[in-house]
Amino acid sequence: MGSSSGTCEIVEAREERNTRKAPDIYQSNSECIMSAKNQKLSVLKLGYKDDLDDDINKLFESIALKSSSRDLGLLQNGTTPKLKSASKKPITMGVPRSPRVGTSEPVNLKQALRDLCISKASEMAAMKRLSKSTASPRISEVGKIQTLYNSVVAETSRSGPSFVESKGGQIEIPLVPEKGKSLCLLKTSQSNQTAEIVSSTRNIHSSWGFAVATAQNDSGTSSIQSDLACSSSKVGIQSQRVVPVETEEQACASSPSLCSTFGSKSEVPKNASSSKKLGDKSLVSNTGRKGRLQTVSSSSTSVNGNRVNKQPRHAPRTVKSVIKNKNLSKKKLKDDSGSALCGPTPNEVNKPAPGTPRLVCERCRCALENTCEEKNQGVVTSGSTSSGNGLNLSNENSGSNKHGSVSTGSNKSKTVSKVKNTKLKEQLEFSQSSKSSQGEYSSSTSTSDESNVSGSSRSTRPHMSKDVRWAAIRHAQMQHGVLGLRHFNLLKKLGCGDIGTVYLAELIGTSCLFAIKVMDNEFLERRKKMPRAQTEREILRMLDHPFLPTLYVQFTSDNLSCLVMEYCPGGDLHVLRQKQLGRCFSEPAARFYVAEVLLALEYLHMLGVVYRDLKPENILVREDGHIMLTDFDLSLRCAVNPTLLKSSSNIDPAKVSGLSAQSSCIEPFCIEPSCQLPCFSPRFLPTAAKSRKLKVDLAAQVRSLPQLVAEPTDARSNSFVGTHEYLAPEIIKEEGHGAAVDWWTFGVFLYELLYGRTPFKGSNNEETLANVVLQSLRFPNRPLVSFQAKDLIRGLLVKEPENRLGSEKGAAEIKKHPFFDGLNWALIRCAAPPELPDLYDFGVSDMMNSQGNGAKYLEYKAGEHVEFELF
Ligand SMILES: Nc1ncnc2c1ncn2[C@@H]1O[C@H](COP(=O)(O)OP(=O)(O)OP(=O)(O)O)[C@@H](O)[C@H]1O
Repeated sequence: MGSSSGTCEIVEAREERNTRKAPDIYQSNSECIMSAKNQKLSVLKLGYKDDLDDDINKLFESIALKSSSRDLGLLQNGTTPKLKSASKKPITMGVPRSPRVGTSEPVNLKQALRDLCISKASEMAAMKRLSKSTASPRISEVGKIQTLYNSVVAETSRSGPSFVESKGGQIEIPLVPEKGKSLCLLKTSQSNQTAEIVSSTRNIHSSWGFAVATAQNDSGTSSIQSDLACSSSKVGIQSQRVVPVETEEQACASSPSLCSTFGSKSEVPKNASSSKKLGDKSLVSNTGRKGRLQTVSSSSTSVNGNRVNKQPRHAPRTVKSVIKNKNLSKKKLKDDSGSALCGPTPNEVNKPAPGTPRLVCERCRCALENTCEEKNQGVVTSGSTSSGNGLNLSNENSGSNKHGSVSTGSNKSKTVSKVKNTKLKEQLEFSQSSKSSQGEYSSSTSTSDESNVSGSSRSTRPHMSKDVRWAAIRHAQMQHGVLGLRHFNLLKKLGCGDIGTVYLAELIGTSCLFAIKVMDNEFLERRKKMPRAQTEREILRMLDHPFLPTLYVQFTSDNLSCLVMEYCPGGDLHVLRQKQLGRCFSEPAARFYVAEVLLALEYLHMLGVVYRDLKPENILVREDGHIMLTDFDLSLRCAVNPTLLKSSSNIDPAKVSGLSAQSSCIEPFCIEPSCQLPCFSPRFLPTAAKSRKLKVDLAAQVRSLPQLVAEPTDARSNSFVGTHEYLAPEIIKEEGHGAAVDWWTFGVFLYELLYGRTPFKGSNNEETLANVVLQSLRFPNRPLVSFQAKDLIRGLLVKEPENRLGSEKGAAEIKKHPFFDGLNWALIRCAAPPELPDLYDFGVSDMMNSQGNGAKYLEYKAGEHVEFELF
């Protein structure tokens, strides 16, 4: 190519020939170049002899060496755009000339000129070649691009021609990210990743909604679990407790993988924008992000419940921490984009994310706070005053100094540290141990009498969280440190049992009334009743149910163990029954009481407590008319394994003779047979047929709801415990017994409420026991009792425990019985209880008033049961 260029002017004949060969690029400039050469030639001819070719050649040669500058000057004289363009040969200045230029070989003038042109053209060509083939430092940028271009060409040529060369030699590279590509390719892939992230984010939002919905669906069943596990979370389920709208973190908990994606989403925009500044680090970052994205996208290509469920448990915490520490994550990305945050490989997920320690600390702090709270709530008292042997009456007037003079003797400085168990821990212990309160008990309890701190705290008594008595107790604790009997005015002895005496007491400085069960440890030791006291205390500490007593404080004063409980001013059901017309309750009233007792028993069974001592005397009536099941010293503790039954159809229909239909009616005691239709159903029913169909459908739906069954079916005891008339046949026969004894006693209890007497009562205890085992069940003609009620009693008073209603699935079976049709179990707490006689008939108010006028309080003498004296 170079050999022929630029020769047009010198050799006319050859010009044509050569111009044909010359590239267009040079052809356009040929005229200008030739004219310039001609000018030079004419100048030369004027100054030199014609025959002195050699000299001329030499002269030309020397001129040629300086031609560039001269040419430039010449060309500038005849400036045209084309000329300028042609003269843009500074790049040739440093480039070695063509071998033919500069040689001393004798040539004629024409030839020399021709060669000059050729050499220039060839120089240009050579430079072009060089620029393509070499990577001179001076052309490094171009060279790099060219190298990349070449590599792309090489790569793509292997996989196919996917790039396009466009006008001007620009190259369009398809935006296909490939691993191992150079910078520009990675940048390209980053763009793709960003797009991918955005796309993933969209998926997350849509699938997040799904996760929320799932959580909400689960909330119904989880609420029961939360109660069981007792941690506020669960429910977090954290009984959590479900918020109608999940926060990000909550969504993370329910959908860890989604959160992982979510985390990346939140980091995307800034990282994407900042990546340009990161230089080489951005490559690492990109790689990391890419890895993460791939992980996410591979796992989130189909966001579904299965995938979410497959996430390890610890994942949410890691992810949560990622989100919580979003800022940290971003910073970390800049510093070390290859960290766990960026590349959540399975292993890395297990590693604590940067925010995890903080999270853990938060948890620890929470735990500590709880412990502290319990320390404050659970009062240790070791009375410091000594006043002889007992609980003396105090006539000190009201006020802060109005203490009951409690005989406390020496300070025993009971240790607190032993009993900082959380309720959950307690429940765990209980569920893992199988202990009874009597014969079997010797195998022991974990809490000794030394442990006098109540495990109760407001935080573990959700149903009592608004109770003013908690506030009063807390305030007193803050004021006095630890509480003791001296901080209470004992107003009245409520009753006396096997292991202690119960007093009505007022917390000094407040108008809050409590029932304090006082037990003399020495007496209990002497009578070997300490295990029963311990059982009761331990059970009381774990309770949190509206129909079971709340234990506010537990303390030991000297040798007296005291349980400060909720006071029930309504007396017990035995007394209340006596006050009813015909000494028995109406069926609706009986149904109300047995329903609440059933829920209390169900709860106890869930906790692994077989109550064993059901009778009207142990059912107290609260101020609001609802009941409270009390007295747990005969209870049997055992293991329990609550299960959720998918459908109630598993319940044996043989045990339920009537049709069972649950109602969703908002009225808890809507017993109208026709009112099977929930009050929430559409009010405008076109036809009766449609209405009936709706009723049936709804009843079927309710029946098909999952049911929690927590019957301690494995519980066994050989103890002879209970009250004669209430003893189950298997206890009398000493065959060993379990939770089914509670369903027997439940039947006897319902019978007594309805008929005013127990079914197998004999003239003496022996006869009663014999009747229980041998006599068949009979119903008196009076009062009139419904078929459903009798049917339920029949189902419960089956002598063989294995065939007894409730023996298999516990309260769930019994709740299904038609006797409870129309009852909304969930709202029973809101139901209006049966009417009560005036509470103040019990004389409490009068007594308090009289004491305010200077009456004395109570006196206790050690070694005896606490005596009640009212002056
Ligand atoms: N929280 C309370 N509120 C009101 N009265 C109560 C309360 N707790 C117990 N009583 C009353 O105190 C009396 C004694 O109760 P306690 O539980 O000590 O003995 P018990 O019920 O006879 O059972 P046991 O002999 O098995 O201990 C009972 O008759 C009961 O009515």
